[in-house]
Amino acid sequence: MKNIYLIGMPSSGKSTLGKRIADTLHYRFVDTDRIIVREEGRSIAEIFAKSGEDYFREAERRVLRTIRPGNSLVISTGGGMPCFHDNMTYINATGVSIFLDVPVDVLYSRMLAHAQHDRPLYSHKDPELLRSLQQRYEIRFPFYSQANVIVPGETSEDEILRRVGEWL
Ligand SMILES: Nc1ncnc2c1ncn2[C@@H]1O[C@H](COP(=O)(O)OP(=O)(O)OP(=O)(O)O)[C@@H](O)[C@H]1O
Ligand SMILES: O=C(O)C1=C[C@@H](O)[C@@H](O)[C@H](O)C1
Ligand SMILES: [Mg+2]
Repeated sequence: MKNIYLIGMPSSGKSTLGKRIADTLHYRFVDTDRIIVREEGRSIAEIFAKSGEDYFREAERRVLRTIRPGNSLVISTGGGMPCFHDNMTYINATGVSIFLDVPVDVLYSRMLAHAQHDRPLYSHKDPELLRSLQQRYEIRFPFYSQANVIVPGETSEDEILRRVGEWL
């Protein structure tokens, strides 16, 4: 059965929705950030601080390439993964990609409400967070929009679950 990739900015709902889709379809749910943390034995913040972003992007590239078509996985990808190397091409060759296109002001509110410490590129203490989210979204949009399906931010989870069968 085809893999399903959820792509989008941090806090766009990839994990929340991904787990629900996996439960519904009886697929396995995986999160590429968690795989990397497990393999490295350290947090993403530590990886960025000690080994740099390029190292992290290479780890993402490698993890992604362990996925084969027909693995029956729901994959929550790291927020930046689609935008590095030729990952978007690999994603679309090995599954159906779904971009959760949530407006930046909504992402911002979610980030402030659920402050996380393992997000080196998005410190909730950064007074420029909203602006940097906007900039990053604009840079990434051309990659994210290569997804097979673009889900507008206002779409309910139930609606997405209803339609996922069509997209497969
Ligand atoms: N459709 C939604 N409506 C309202 N809140 C939501 C929705 N989807 C997710 N959230 C909330 O937004 C926050 C981020 O969601 P989630 O962790 O699923 O996003 P993510 O894309 O996996 O983010 P990350 O990049 O941190 O892994 C969570 O607190 C979640 O409860
Ligand atoms: O948007 C990003 O570039 C990132 C998002 C997270 O999922 C992690 O993959 C990491 O913090 C980088
Ligand atoms: Mg997540």
